[in-house]
Amino acid sequence: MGRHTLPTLVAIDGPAGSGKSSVSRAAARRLGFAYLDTGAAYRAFAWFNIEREIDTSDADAVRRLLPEFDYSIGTDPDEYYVRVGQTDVTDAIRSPEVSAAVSAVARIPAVRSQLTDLFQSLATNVDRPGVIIEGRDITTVVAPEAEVRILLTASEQARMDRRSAEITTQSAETVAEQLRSRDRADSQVVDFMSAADGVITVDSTHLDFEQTIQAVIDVINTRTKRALHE
Ligand SMILES: Nc1ncnc2c1ncn2[C@@H]1O[C@H](COP(=O)(O)OP(=O)(O)O)[C@@H](O)[C@H]1O
Ligand SMILES: Nc1ccn([C@@H]2O[C@H](COP(=O)(O)OP(=O)(O)O)[C@@H](O)[C@H]2O)c(=O)n1
Repeated sequence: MGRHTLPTLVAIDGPAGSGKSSVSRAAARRLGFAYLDTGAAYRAFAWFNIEREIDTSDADAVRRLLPEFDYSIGTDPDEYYVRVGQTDVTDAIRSPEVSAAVSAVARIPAVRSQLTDLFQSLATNVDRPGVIIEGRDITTVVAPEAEVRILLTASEQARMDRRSAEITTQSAETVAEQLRSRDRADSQVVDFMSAADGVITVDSTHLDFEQTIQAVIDVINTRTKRALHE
């Protein structure tokens, strides 16, 4: 496939546990699109800070680590991996320690701007006809010009239930409290709870996984067909 035309961009934002990663990946697989998980980069950078024993409340120290952050991610939905240098951190970045540290590094403007540049370059260089990019500020900052922009939401209860079904090493109460406090911290930096102008909301509270994938694919198909006729 040539690189002559830019891929169709699909931007998806939403709070923790709304289904962004799993739904985006499944939708990308069905559409033959690439998939870019931006949260993984913030998590990997948090992991790298922990690895180097940086105090993540010290913004200067965190910033100084940025030039050394050698990050790579798989954008093929069937070959997902996350690496820092030669180390595979695909599983390590999901640990409670990383989840607890990630908001502190993500609120530093220099971190956001370096990662935003990286996401824009990764997204335009995929060898697929389109790419689904998911995170918190994709519809507003990373790809505000995307052909398709979606806010994927679900009630707080549904999000907590889904995440605690996934994480069996901690109690449901602990998982819920950690998710709530991360959303609180993150929403001070980016508004991902309300849809910006032109962003379509998909509420998955009463949809099962399959119905949510279908709802997202329907929005993508409707929007891209419309774009072709405009
Ligand atoms: N509509 C849905 N109904 C039930 N479970 C879902 C639905 N969407 C996603 N899930 C599940 O919820 C969990 C959290 O989804 P995930 O994609 O990790 O969310 P996010 O990336 O927004 O944090 C996963 O286990 C996923 O399989
Ligand atoms: N575009 C993005 C994506 C993630 N993040 C940060 O990265 C963290 C992890 O994102 P994630 O998407 O993996 O989190 P989950 O919703 O999957 O739990 C978030 O809690 C934010 O602090 C961000 O600031 N901007």
